[in-house]
Amino acid sequence: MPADPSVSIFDPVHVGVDEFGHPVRVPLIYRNLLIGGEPGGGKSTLLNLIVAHAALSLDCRLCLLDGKQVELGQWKSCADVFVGPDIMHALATLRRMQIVMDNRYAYLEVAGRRKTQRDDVFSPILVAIDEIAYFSATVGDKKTREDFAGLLRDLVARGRAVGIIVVAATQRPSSDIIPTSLRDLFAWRCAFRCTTNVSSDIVLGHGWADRGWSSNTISPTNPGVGLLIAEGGIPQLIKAAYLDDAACARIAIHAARMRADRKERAA
Ligand SMILES: Nc1ncnc2c1ncn2[C@@H]1O[C@H](COP(=O)(O)OP(=O)(O)OP(=O)(O)O)[C@@H](O)[C@H]1O
Repeated sequence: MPADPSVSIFDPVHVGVDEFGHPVRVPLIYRNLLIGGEPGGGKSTLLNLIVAHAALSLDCRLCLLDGKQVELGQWKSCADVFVGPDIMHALATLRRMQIVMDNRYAYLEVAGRRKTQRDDVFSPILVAIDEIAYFSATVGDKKTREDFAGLLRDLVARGRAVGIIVVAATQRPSSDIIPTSLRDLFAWRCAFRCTTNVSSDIVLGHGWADRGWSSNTISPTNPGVGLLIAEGGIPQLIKAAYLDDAACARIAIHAARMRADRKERAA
């Protein structure tokens, strides 16, 4: 019995609760999200929540890049593309995404529209990356890393209107990995515990630590707590909802089954 899709990528994603216990939901369509923080802070937890929502949204396609393979590996069966620790595959994938993006803009131009909408002829695509620094600063040579950083920047800068949503995580919130010009392209930013005020500011935006908002003040014994900021807003303390491995696996199986059923019905 095929399950009906119950969520859409056009719906806000439930990411956790605020300090008053109220649910926090993040609209991701037409936006991107940057996640930073020290190892163990909760980045993958948030990334997995978003990928789970996207996987259950039959109106969204998934493109996953994970140098460690295990952070997003459970969603492989739901993804159009899964890139492991292979910089050439990562580059080829982002180049393809760039072509898709250009073609979508060409379509919108002909259609006389400025952005994609629900039930459009093409589906939104979630591009989830864990971890940016692996591809932009660790593997490959200088040229391939620069190519990766350039392609990522272009997708983040231009993908929003055509439904390409980039959610990227890094445990190295430093200015070489996230230059201000890239950070400012992300409408949503979430800083889990950072080791310094400077690295917290690199994720949230310059000056927030001086105004009392630094993820350096988050206790290392409280993983999943982070500061979330939206374009033009002020940081908000959140505790991310937690999906353990078993829950992710169950959701991934269900989502993959729904996707396979839909494909069968369409054939
Ligand atoms: N919201 C949460 N509630 C409870 N525990 C959490 C939460 N978020 C994270 N944790 C705990 O913290 C651990 C580390 O979280 P997570 O893997 O998301 O961190 P990370 O920042 O991605 O680390 P790394 O950079 O090493 O990948 C989890 O395995 C879990 O035990």
